[in-house]
Amino acid sequence: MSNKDVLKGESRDGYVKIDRYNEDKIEAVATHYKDILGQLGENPEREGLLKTPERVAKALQYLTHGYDLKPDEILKGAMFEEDYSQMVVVKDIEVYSMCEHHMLPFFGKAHIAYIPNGHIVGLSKIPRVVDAFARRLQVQERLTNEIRDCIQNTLNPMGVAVVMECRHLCMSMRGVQKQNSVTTTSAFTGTFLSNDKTRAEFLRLITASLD
Ligand SMILES: Nc1nc2c(ncn2[C@@H]2O[C@H](COP(=O)(O)OP(=O)(O)OP(=O)(O)O)[C@@H](O)[C@H]2O)c(=O)[nH]1
Ligand SMILES: [Zn+2]
Repeated sequence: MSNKDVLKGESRDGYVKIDRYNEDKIEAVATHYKDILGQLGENPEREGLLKTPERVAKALQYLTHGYDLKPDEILKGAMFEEDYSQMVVVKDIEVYSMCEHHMLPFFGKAHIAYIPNGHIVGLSKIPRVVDAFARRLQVQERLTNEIRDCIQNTLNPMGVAVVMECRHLCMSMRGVQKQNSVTTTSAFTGTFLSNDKTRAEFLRLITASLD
């Protein structure tokens, strides 16, 4: 591993610290962006744009750093045997991702539940798994399914539920230009699929307010 390849500097649990960048990739991407600025009719040599190709390259590397993460390892790093068999819900998890069609952001919230089957997982690991899949080029449907499958296959709970509500900038700042539309996707396994009451309880809990 090269010293420059800091993005791939993994710790034991599959995390990657994005405090430095893969300089070779930054340089390659920045070169293309300098050309793109010219193609767009801009002058890449003017003062305000001089560092823009490098900034964009760094931003893109950050926005796609999920490719360097191992979501299953993140979960495995904090699984604990526990005799708790009721639903665990983590709701209102902020999500920022990029649509693979236009490379524009989509963002919103994820609500996730699982029913333990002998093991619980450290709560923070659930948003970490969301980020590991969200920080890639995505469609909301696949993102929803990937989160579900990762939790199901790693933790082996009685069931997993994922609901995502997102706004897509490709639908608001361009294209069809619908400013207020929100897309909801869902994915379930196990008890959430087979038991209507369990699914209804999850849906009630994610719409309930703390106040
Ligand atoms: N299903 C799904 N579609 C998405 C997502 N993000 C963006 N899209 C859609 O991807 C589609 C791409 O359609 P195209 O017709 O190839 O692209 P386009 O000409 O830019 O389409 P418009 O956005 O309608 O202008 C659009 O309908 C987008 O709304 C997503 O997460 N899931
Ligand atoms: Zn899009």
